[in-house]
Amino acid sequence: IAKSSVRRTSIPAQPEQTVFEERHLRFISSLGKGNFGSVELCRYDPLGDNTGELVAVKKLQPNEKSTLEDFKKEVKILSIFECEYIVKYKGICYSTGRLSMSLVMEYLPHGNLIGYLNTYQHINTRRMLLFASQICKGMEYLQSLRYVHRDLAARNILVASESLVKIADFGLTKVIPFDKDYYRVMQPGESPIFWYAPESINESRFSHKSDVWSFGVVLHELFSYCNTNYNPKRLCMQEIGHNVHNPSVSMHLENILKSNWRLPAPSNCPPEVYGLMKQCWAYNFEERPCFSSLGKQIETIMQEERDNLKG
Ligand SMILES: Cc1cnc(Nc2cc(F)c(C3CCN(C)CC3)c(F)c2)nc1Nc1ccc(F)c(N2CCCS2(=O)=O)c1
Repeated sequence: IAKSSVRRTSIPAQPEQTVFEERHLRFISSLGKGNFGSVELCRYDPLGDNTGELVAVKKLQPNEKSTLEDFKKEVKILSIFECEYIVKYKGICYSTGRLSMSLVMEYLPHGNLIGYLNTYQHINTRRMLLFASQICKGMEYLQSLRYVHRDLAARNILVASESLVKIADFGLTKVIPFDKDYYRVMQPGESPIFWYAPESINESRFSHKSDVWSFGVVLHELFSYCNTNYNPKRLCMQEIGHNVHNPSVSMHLENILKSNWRLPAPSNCPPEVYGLMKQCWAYNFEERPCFSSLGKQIETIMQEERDNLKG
């Protein structure tokens, strides 16, 4: 048939596909590596003409047998979530040879909050509060499904655009059993204790209220522009004394928190925002606000910022 006579029919839009063929996943660059595995930027290009979409592919480190189960749980958890403030699940890719699988997610071009805030230092209070309210809404959504994140930190918040951030990395996320309001972890593993609530440090007890404590630490990171000189670990170690080393760091951290030391207010941080952080860092988890109350307080501060700007 002469070329001109072939009507170019538009290819029906692919349904949200969940299985990606490895041979069409073109590696572009590595986005990050860690004990969690590795995340790569790939183009899923079945037509082979570079028109395919960019995706972030999380690969399990091979021969980590025990974590294959954890990885499958993480995939299952992410595939359930439907929230604009949580990184989107796209599907999975079975790699035949290595008998393992990869998690395919939407690609967010600006990386995590730490890199973004170190690059763009001019971000104003209103923008910070917008990010904070989005993280808060993402956490409210998680709580509505009885999930505790357990690793809420700026490094796990991804930037989709200059006005949208999303929660990522559900490797440590657990569901709270129906008959309890907390989750107890047996093997604390590599714990980011400087983001942990006292009861998580002490008793490996995790709940929505321990996520609220970590949210307060994320607020501190946000308003410190994720400046490494003032990151939570460095500020806590300054207070504890640098000559203290594991495993007694958590004991010293627990002591200073019990004697009411808290991360200091970041410079230029509005007093009402530092007040929010202090609420999140109530020693007794019952006195901490819930995410919906935090969300409302953030909206109020944002409105006051708008009124102030109008002068
Ligand atoms: C799901 C997802 C979607 N989009 C993106 N975009 C993205 C875009 C980027 F330019 C970067 C960086 C920016 C800075 N330059 C120097 C290197 C590339 C980047 F790091 C990420 N990343 C995703 N995941 C991801 C990637 C990488 C990760 F280390 C971790 N994690 C680490 C702690 C647990 S973690 O799994 O959260 C998750």
